[in-house]
Amino acid sequence: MPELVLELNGQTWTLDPSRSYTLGRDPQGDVVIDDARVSWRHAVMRWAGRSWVLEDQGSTNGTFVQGQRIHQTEIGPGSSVHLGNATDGPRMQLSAAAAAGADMYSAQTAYAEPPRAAAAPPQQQAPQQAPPQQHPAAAGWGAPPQQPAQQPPMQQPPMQQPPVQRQQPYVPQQPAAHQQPAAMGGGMGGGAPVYGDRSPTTFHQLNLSNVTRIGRALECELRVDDLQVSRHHAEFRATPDGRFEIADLGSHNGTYVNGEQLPRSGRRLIGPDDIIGIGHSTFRLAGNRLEEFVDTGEISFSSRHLTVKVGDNKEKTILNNVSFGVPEKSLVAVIGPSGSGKSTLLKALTGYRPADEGDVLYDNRNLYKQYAELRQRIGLVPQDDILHTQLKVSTALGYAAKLRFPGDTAAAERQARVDEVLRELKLDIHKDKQISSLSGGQRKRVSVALELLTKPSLIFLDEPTSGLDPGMDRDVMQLLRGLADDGRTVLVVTHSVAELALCDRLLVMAPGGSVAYFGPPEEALNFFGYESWADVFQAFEGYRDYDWSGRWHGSQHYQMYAADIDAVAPQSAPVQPMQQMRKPAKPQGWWPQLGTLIKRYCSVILSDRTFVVLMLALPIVLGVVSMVIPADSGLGYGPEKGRPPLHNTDAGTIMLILAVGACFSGAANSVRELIKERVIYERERATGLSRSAYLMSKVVVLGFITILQGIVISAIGVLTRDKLPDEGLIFSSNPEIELAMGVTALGLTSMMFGLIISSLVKTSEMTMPLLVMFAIVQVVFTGVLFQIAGTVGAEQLAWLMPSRWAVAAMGTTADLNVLMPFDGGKADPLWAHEASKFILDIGVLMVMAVICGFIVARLLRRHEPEVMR
Ligand SMILES: Nc1ncnc2c1ncn2[C@@H]1O[C@H](COP(=O)(O)OP(=O)(O)OP(=O)(O)O)[C@@H](O)[C@H]1O
Repeated sequence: MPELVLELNGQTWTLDPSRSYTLGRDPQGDVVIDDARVSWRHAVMRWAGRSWVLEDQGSTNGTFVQGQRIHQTEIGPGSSVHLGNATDGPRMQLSAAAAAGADMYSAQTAYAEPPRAAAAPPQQQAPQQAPPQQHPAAAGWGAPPQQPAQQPPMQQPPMQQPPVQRQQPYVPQQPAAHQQPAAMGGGMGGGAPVYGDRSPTTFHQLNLSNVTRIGRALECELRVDDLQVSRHHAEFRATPDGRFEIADLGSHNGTYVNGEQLPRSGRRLIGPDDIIGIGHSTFRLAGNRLEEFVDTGEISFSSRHLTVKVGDNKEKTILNNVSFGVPEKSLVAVIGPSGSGKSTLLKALTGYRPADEGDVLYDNRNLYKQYAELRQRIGLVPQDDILHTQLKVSTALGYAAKLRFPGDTAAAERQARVDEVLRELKLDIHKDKQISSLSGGQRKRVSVALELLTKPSLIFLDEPTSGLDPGMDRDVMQLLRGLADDGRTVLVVTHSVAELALCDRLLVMAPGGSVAYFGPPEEALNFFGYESWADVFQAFEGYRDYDWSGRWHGSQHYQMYAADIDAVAPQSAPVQPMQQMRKPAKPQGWWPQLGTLIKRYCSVILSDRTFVVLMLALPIVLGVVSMVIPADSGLGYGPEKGRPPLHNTDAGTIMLILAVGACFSGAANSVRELIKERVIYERERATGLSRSAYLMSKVVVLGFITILQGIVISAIGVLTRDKLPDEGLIFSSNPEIELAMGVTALGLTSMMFGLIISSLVKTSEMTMPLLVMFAIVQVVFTGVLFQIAGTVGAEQLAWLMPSRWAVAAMGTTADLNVLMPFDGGKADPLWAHEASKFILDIGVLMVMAVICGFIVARLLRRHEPEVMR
């Protein structure tokens, strides 16, 4: 019999090939190793027919054979294995068992003689720690009104006994086939090395006398086939003193040394301890060789002691010491009652709103400290669509690819990636359909497709199945299962509990933002002692003050699934303030971004026929309405019936109506434009979108539309009048141009006010009342309804009103002081028939528009991930 003797910490076990042995901290395991670096279920040893096999069970800190981290390896007599640390972790020495007769000896002395103990099956080794627990429903959970809310839902303090009601001793369940985690590459807990201890994907020989260029271009010595990498991205240079430096070649997505971005075209000396990040690859020097590690998506992920506090003095904790970790290829679901901190957790995990305490580890690298580099490997699908639903699927993805890939990617390269993603998500048959015409599930697929463009290793989804019917719910969850199986880590926040079984791990958040459970989804209800999630959530609601977190921390599940991560002390100092971090690189320059955004915006507008028709109809209607006003002298000097010569108050009324039209059309153009795509903006901003380019694209497109509308309103409202002012102040023979300038400038400024409203409001519905309010206020302050000049208070307030300056600009040309003098009042200085006053009036309008632009930019910041502010 090929028995093997395992020696560890002075104890020996004779391993019987007819069964397998579990190694770890679990006291019910076969070989119990009491060392914090060893996971609860660390590894398994079994006879595989020809040889003994050691298989890591997704341990946190890894299993090492001859210094190499292994997932599964053959071992035999003479092998030496370290657990938890390659050098000083607990060491197991293997040797051959003594010859035939000794077999009996070892089997018989397994328990009797401690130094030579054969491992017992779990049931034999440890008695059950606590008596079976009364079902909480029987203990009063099912009838909350009969119990005071503060009273814990169990009859016995849950901290002192396993919380789960069990008739059998607890035996950890084997993960289902799809849940079998692969080795946890980077490790998650422990001492947090700078980089996960994976084996290099490739080795490259560095050129000692020359440079080694890295990039996508064929001529690069080190070619990287990754669209996140520029054609000529960076180069390794040998220095005269035999060292190496890395130099950025003006790359779009940046070159990173230990997670910190090199200045564009900057360089830095590097040593063997430095990690150079370029696209999905990381490089490390090993002598004259370069080790390349390619992030293919199989990464571990963990959260340690994440805590978020709010309030002026950070007095309220809304996320409380959340720790969990998952190995690569995992699908994790996060559920919890409303207000339990799911969104806060998601923001903390993605770096959108970093936690005040604690870390997020991406394959053992600190996400907050290396955000600039690692954010490119994270995809986030918010609850709302992150695509313009008016566009066709392929068009929308095309624009997204243009914004997210480096400026030097060819259209064909981007299209190839879009097609690849469409095929992967089975969307190719829908690619020519408008996104809004797709079903809810298909739309979610399109949002996922967008995030997959850049090949993220870690994908977060916020309530992807909300509003979907059960069939689509399953469809989306199966899609996520597939994404994880294909080598990604996927975390989904959900309200839907129907398809939780598809996940590898379930995180249940309790009121107050702490963890109530983390572990396999199939064991969760049993853990809580309920039969349905509705009961669990009702219990959360009924016992809000109960220490759910304490119950979790006292459980065996905690020991199995989170204690490793929790073992590392929380950071005493808050994580690095985000403002000190370098802003992430932008894949595209400002001008190319502006060009793409303008094109996309035009496509969106043109694909919305109703909007186009309204935009054309609005100025026509407004212009025509002004024609209804009877005015014998048009916009020129009187005589007016029953009035002295030259007076023409009708001109003032016409100007008032034209001004109102310009205000309405300008503000109406823009008032919904920011709020309706706020989620898209927030997401794109995190991927490197420039705020000013985004704002400018709105100003350019909406400005063009508003100018056109202003011209149409003026053409109809002014040119149809029999009489116009005798002469212009600047364009002397074309006073109508000056009148049109007043109307158009007012439209532009109103459009900018509309953008302010749009960036202020929380919902689209709030924009309409504000738009009406804005327009009515403008009517009052035109200066035509009552005399503003000289009226203390009103005059000063009117300085802030664009309509005041616009009517004044028209008034200078038309000589409004003469056309409509107020009874006993003095002339309005802003209406003086002088070119300088016309320039002043138009100038103030333009300055107002620019100030509005700055205000909008400030307001937009509020809707951005913290790191981009
Ligand atoms: N900036 C803030 N200031 C004060 N309280 C906040 C802030 N952000 C969130 N909260 C509070 O923190 C708690 C958790 O909020 P969060 O949005 O994360 O919960 P949730 O589980 O995502 O809820 P839901 O399922 O309803 O979306 C809530 O009680 C919320 O009111």
